[in-house]
Amino acid sequence: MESSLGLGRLELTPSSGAGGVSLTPRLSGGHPAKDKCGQLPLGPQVQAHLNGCVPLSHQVAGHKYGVDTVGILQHPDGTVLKQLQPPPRGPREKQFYSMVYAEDCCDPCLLQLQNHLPKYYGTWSSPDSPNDLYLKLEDVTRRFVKPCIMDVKLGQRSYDPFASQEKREQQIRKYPLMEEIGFLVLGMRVYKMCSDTFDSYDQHYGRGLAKDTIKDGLAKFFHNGVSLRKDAVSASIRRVQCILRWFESQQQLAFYASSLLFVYEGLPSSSSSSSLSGRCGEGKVRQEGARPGEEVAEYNNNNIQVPVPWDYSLSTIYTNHRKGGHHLWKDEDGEREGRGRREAEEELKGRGGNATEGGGGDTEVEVRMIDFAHVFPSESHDHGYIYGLKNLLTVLEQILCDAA
Ligand SMILES: Nc1ncnc2c1ncn2[C@@H]1O[C@H](COP(=O)(O)OP(=O)(O)OP(=O)(O)O)[C@@H](O)[C@H]1O
Ligand SMILES: O=P(O)(O)O[C@@H]1[C@H](O)[C@H](O)[C@@H](OP(=O)(O)O)[C@H](OP(=O)(O)O)[C@H]1O
Repeated sequence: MESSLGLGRLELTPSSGAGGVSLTPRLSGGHPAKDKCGQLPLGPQVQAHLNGCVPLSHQVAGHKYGVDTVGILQHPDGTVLKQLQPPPRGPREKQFYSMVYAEDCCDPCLLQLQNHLPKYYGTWSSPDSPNDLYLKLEDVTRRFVKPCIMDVKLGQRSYDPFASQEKREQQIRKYPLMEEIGFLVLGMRVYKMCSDTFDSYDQHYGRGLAKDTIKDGLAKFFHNGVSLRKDAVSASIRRVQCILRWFESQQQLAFYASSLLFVYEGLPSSSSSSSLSGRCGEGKVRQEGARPGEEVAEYNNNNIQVPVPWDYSLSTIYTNHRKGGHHLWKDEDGEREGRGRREAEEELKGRGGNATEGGGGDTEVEVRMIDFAHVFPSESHDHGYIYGLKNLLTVLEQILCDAA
């Protein structure tokens, strides 16, 4: 059985409670906002109301808690809680995760897909508000000390086939180049070595990128103020190639307005353990009894000490858990954590793309698919998404080439 997060072993560092609540989205539009350590201070009233959950401090795009009607929280155990959007989006996304992570899933295509998604821990709701459902997801940034994060929307169309004319026009207006470029940077935060701060870029930054500026625009994500992180570019390319292979192998799902979440470690590997303590109260903690690849629990950028997720009963963390079915469009609550991750990691190792290895191995990078409010059954390749992936790969390769 796969592991789960141990709820009872949470520790918050003292600094996480300081200051007032700021739920204002970061500004940018070409001028990156400075974000010291990427923390979002939280007042005691909000903390109590949310049952210990806090707005996701390192969210770079999407609906924001306290700003939009739905948003994303971080549970004290370190997982990400994505509030279900109003129907049909929220239920559709829930059905998608339930299908991919169904306990009895034996579809090789879906089992493979698990490797490219955050782990799914079922749904969650606060005791104060039991009908307000959240998807409980692995925080993809969790094992990083200074996570540099970028959200890229993929595909040539960011509206689904059932979208109204108004919705289509709204989406096209937002980024008319989607069809041609096949992807859109929705937001990013980049660690700057010298100042120990993050530069944040919001959706306006990405929308300002055209064919002739997309390469430099994307390259900013990999620049730490001193040099281009070529290692992170290369590792990202390998990850995206794996995802492309999956898309080329399947003809049963079509993704609209879905994203890739890129994460790499902002701290250079040579400075890892020695320079961690004392920096913003963060430090790596090696847990005893952890298995290779899972033992990198640490103080993450949210200043939450996340325990190693092994040998904890699934039943203690699954809320609203029922055994899942196979079909996305069947209305049932099938939630479980998926299998196949370990197999995938082995596979990635074979391809030289193991992002769970520490120093000496490949650069630590994650590229995961997120945001599945518009996933539909299909009978052909997802040409729009594949087009976007290929163009994204071309641009990433050009970035490397220019730096050579
Ligand atoms: N599993 C995860 N791990 C870490 N961060 C995440 C995870 N899921 C989402 N996020 C953060 O939240 C942001 C928004 O996520 P997501 O796209 O799922 O939300 P959304 O509100 O549906 O977005 P949109 O408004 O574009 O439809 C991401 O850009 C990322 O910063
Ligand atoms: O980037 P912005 O300006 O915030 O625009 C939003 C973004 O395009 C989302 O992807 C979209 O949700 P969907 O992908 O689920 O359609 C949302 O639609 P909405 O306004 O209908 O929520 C837009 O407002």
